[in-house]
Amino acid sequence: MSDPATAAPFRLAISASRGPEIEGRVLSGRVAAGDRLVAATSGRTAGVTSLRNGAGEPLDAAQVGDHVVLGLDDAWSLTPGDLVAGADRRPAVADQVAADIDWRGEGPLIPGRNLSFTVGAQTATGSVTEIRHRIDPRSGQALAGKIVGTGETARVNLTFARALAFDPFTENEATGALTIRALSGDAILGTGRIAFGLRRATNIHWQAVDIDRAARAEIKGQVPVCLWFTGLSGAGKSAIANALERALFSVGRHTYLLDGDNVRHGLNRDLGFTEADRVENIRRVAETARLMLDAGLIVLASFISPFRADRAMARALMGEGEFVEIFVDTPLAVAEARDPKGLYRRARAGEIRNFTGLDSPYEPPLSPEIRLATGGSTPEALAEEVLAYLASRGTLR
Ligand SMILES: Nc1ncnc2c1ncn2[C@@H]1O[C@H](COP(=O)(O)OS(=O)(=O)O)[C@@H](OP(=O)(O)O)[C@H]1O
Ligand SMILES: Nc1ncnc2c1ncn2[C@@H]1O[C@H](COP(=O)(O)OP(=O)(O)O)[C@@H](O)[C@H]1O
Repeated sequence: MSDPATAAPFRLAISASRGPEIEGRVLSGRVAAGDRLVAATSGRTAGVTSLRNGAGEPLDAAQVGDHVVLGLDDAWSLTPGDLVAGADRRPAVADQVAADIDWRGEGPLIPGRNLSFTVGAQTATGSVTEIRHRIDPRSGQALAGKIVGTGETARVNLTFARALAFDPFTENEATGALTIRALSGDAILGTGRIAFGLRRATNIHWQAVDIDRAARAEIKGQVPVCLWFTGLSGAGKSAIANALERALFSVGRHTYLLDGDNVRHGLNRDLGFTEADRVENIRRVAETARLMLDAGLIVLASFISPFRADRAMARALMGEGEFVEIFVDTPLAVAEARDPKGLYRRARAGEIRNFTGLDSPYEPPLSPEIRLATGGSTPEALAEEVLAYLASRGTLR
């Protein structure tokens, strides 16, 4: 029959670590050469190659209460207090837990106040985020009331400044017990027993909750997409993009409008309208739009972007289906007649060089996702056409 103390999962509280050698106290279970271990909060694993006791003498195995020096087949970087465990029975890792607290502080337990929490040999700043209910010390039943005075016990939610490794107290007292102190001073304000982790992060490696582009999009509840408006100066790009952004915003979408005039006052203020400068203008804007897609946004880009090659470059930077080319198809005569900034007039007068459509080319898209024939339609109606396209391909759920 196995001894219950050593049948418990292996847990080691680290006191020192030197490359592939780690040293600490066995909190529960047993370890022998050949076992696979995991550094609980990083999730890195390694095999045990040798065991020694505190005096440097070789050991066959070490068990609960022993001080042990383990040689590993990989070098870890650990700090004192970290928890190492058997890789086959890993502890939970979470920065939020539910726990039962026996409060011994002088005044009542105050949610939100920063305190120091010790779990196993790990210490972290944290606080009580919620008092769930008080607990009757005799019956263990829940009691109504959210005020916890000295000598009382309560089920609370805790949050720690970093993820800690633990086991539920009912499964492992050594790694499920916690001690509460003030941030300064050693006086113990309370003790407690962790019931369970509160985050999905529990029981999985910490790396598994790294924030990626899918997570950023998911929290916004949308499919990121870049809506790229191209057309002559005065074609109506900005007016349609603005109407579209208003419509998207009003249904709770997270958007960002990149507009030629605005970007040229900041990020691209060093650029003019020679062909080389326009190429660089579009390159920087496309890279910016790509970062914004990564952030989970719906990006509206409104640039003349007169050259096919540059629009193709922008498309290639983004994922399949993420670049939607929208040709704002307004004839030169109409755009020139509008001339809201008087630029065509000045260009015709020779005051502005390299003006698109006059002495600088505009290459219309050959197969844009959307072509907006602007004659006779308002910017709002044209924005509706784009919304209908996005809805039809499932981008707007
Ligand atoms: N030479 C010349 N040619 C075209 N446009 C000119 C020029 N000089 C200044 N402007 C103003 O700059 C705006 C176009 O900037 P973009 O960044 O969209 O141009 S580009 O994509 O790099 O071609 C454009 O704004 P929109 O009218 O909104 O398109 C003009 O106001
Ligand atoms: N569909 C439209 N019908 C009529 N006028 C429009 C339309 N779209 C834009 N305009 C007007 O044309 C001018 C140029 O529009 P703007 O959106 O600034 O074009 P761009 O951004 O392509 O240079 C503005 O005065 C705007 O009010």
